[in-house]
Amino acid sequence: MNHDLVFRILLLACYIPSQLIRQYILRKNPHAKTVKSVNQRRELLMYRIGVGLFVLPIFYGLTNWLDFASFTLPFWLRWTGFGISLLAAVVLLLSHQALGANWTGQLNIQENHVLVVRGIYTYVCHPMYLSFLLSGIGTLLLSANWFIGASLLIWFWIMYLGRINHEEQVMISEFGEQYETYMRSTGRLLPKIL
Ligand SMILES: C[S@@+](CC[C@H](N)C(=O)[O-])C[C@H]1O[C@@H](n2cnc3c(N)ncnc32)[C@H](O)[C@@H]1O
Repeated sequence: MNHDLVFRILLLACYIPSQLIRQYILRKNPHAKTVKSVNQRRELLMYRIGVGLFVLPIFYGLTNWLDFASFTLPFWLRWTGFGISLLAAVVLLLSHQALGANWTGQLNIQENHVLVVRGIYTYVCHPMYLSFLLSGIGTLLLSANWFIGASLLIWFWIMYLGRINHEEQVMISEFGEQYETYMRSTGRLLPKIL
């Protein structure tokens, strides 16, 4: 079989099942009424861009529209990209599993919002954003397509610079000392070693 076709199928295999499982988890945990919403218009725009970007790997897998941005990479790097993309999917699903009904795609506080400090949140405060970073790196290597890779990485970077600080402030204003203690005991994107 043509190697390029194999990598296209592998990329679809990382995205489609994880998005379907994600939808299943979201349906099982419908989120409650929003009681506090921050920067609603900007957040909605970022959320929509994020959802749009995750369609790119599907286009890559099923069409040749993005082939203008393909470049050559050794096979071992493309297989490494597959491993990183799989890890990204697992981290995303573990984050949804732990956050449950407290998840929203925007910066919100829900009715009966609880601070989640279990599961993958025991180790990192922002595993979902970590999964976006892994997905950007993994997709870049696996697809060997700079357009998809750069789009996902730029988006991660915008989220990182534009949202994390703000989100932490919102969490501190909502959960106070509890969130500050939690932040000190975990890493932002990677587990704290010491
Ligand atoms: C897109 S989710 C991202 C969550 C987290 N930053 C991450 O990367 O896994 C954003 C929403 O999750 C909520 N949130 C973030 N951390 C949380 C936690 N530890 N427990 C409960 N809700 C949290 C915030 O209220 C925000 O509306």
